[in-house]
Amino acid sequence: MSTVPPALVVRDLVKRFGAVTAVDRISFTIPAGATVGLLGGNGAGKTTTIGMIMGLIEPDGGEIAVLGHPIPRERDAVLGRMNFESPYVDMPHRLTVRQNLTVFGRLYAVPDLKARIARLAADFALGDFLDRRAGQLSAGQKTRVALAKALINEPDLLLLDEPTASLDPDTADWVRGRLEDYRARRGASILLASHNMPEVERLCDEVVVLARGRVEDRGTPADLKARYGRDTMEAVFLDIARRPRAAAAI
Ligand SMILES: Nc1ncnc2c1ncn2[C@@H]1O[C@H](COP(=O)(O)OP(=O)(O)OP(=O)(O)O)[C@@H](O)[C@H]1O
Repeated sequence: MSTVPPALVVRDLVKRFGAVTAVDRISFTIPAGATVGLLGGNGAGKTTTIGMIMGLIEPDGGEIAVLGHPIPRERDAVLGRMNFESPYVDMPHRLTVRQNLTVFGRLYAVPDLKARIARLAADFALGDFLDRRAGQLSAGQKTRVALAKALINEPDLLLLDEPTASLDPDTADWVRGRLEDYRARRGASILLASHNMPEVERLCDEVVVLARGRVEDRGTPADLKARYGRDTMEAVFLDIARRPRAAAAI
């Protein structure tokens, strides 16, 4: 039996915003080294879930354990081993890309920071705008900087919120390759919120499908396709999204 704890355990997680229950008792696990997709239509609760795992949003109930450590009680033990990318969390606009990466690298006490930034700049092709202010970048350039920032501390658990949403197809494909390289090199675990079903099929070992804050279904992409009698995750997603709610909860 493996002694390596799961990268992430979420149990009965709840978040309410006034009358809206954004996350309604969801549970899932990311085994060490696995990539799990968090799927669901707009407003399903994906970003709120990631926010709670990162400690940016306080849950109303449930438990979270990152790399074997309960959060928030033992957050200090794992903060340096996790990181995230989200289009909703902006970087200081007046700092250049290099300055931003330097600030984040220092926060994580990254050794040999200059070399690390040079490596990330090469990996994510940031060279043309490394010394430009973050506020002057295009959406796609910002996303690549956000991914570089997310990998600056070589996290064991990486939380990605629609990492290719603003990228052109060529760049998106290339970024997926970078994520695959990183995962293979580091043995990292990834939680990937995405609306891009080919991306999910390519990267995810397992998916959790949310609707209105609840887990609607889960499984490997192959299992789900077989179970729904579909050839693609896109078709599975549409089947789940369009089925009558009352029959759905598991
Ligand atoms: N700060 C907030 N205050 C009030 N309601 C919120 C807040 N944040 C999220 N919500 C609500 O919680 C629900 C879940 O939102 P969330 O952003 O987690 O969904 P999502 O699955 O990430 O959606 P999308 O695919 O559109 O990004 C939505 O109904 C949203 O309107």
